[in-house]
Amino acid sequence: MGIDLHFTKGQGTGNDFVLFADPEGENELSPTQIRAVCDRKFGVGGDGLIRAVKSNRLDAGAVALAEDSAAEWFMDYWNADGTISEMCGNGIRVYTRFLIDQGLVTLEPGDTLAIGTRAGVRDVQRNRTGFQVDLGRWMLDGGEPLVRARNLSVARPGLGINVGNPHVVVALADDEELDAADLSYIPQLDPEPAAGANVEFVVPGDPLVVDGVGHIRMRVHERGSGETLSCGTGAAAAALATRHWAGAGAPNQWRVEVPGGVLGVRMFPTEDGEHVSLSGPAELVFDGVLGLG
Ligand SMILES: N[C@@H](CCC[C@H](N)C(=O)O)C(=O)O
Repeated sequence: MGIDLHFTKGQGTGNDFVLFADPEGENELSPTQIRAVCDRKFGVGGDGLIRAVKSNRLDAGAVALAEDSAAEWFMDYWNADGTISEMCGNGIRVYTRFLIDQGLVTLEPGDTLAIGTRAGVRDVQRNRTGFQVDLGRWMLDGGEPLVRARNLSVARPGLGINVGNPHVVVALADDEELDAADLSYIPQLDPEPAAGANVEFVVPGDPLVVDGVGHIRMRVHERGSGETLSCGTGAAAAALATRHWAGAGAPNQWRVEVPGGVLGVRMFPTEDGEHVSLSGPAELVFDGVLGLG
């Protein structure tokens, strides 16, 4: 039987999502339906789809991910191709804006909201212009696979980084090389990670550091979505990789320019190791109803 999907379209630095509220967990969509919703020609169009569901309505396995419902709301995130991801840095900010807009939570500037994700509970703080999310403890993970992309003359060594979801970051020489890379094809990784990866191509600013803040430009090919205008967790991974390559004395605060805008990344110590946070805008664009077969 078909359903009418009451959705909201949202975006954060041009990374766009279709969101809908399903508090009681009664309307889980199939991968086929998700692909139809995210289709830019036949559906609403989006890099991903987010279902707002209460953590206590998830099945037992997923509740463990929401860490015993420390978070009332769970971000059920799906890529445009109908695959799941553990985490989405732009998506969780847009999701928070959506929960506020729907009257499902109250969050004043300065307040923090815990949200369940497949990567665990993440704290999102509202600030004057947008939101900041603590992405948790990051890890060097995935080695240094060789990366090949169309229009790059030779394969480059990447750096595997996990910020809840998997990334491989590649440094390019300059803006010209970054602009020329053809990311309409999936970059080839050697070895190929079993779960795939989001691949970020990065150029250091010149100078790299201005007033204690590191500057980079980035383009991304997202697992399950293709090239997007921005990837929040990708921006965090790109800043972490650049700091790693820059060595001792590199800053813990970064400005990441993506095709869709600018994101802020900060690394900070905690009792359970170094965390990385992401800040940026989150906007809702329009609401609608889509009939789904
Ligand atoms: N755009 C997101 C990441 C979305 C998930 C990603 N494609 C994956 O499969 O891990 C972000 O802003 O972090």
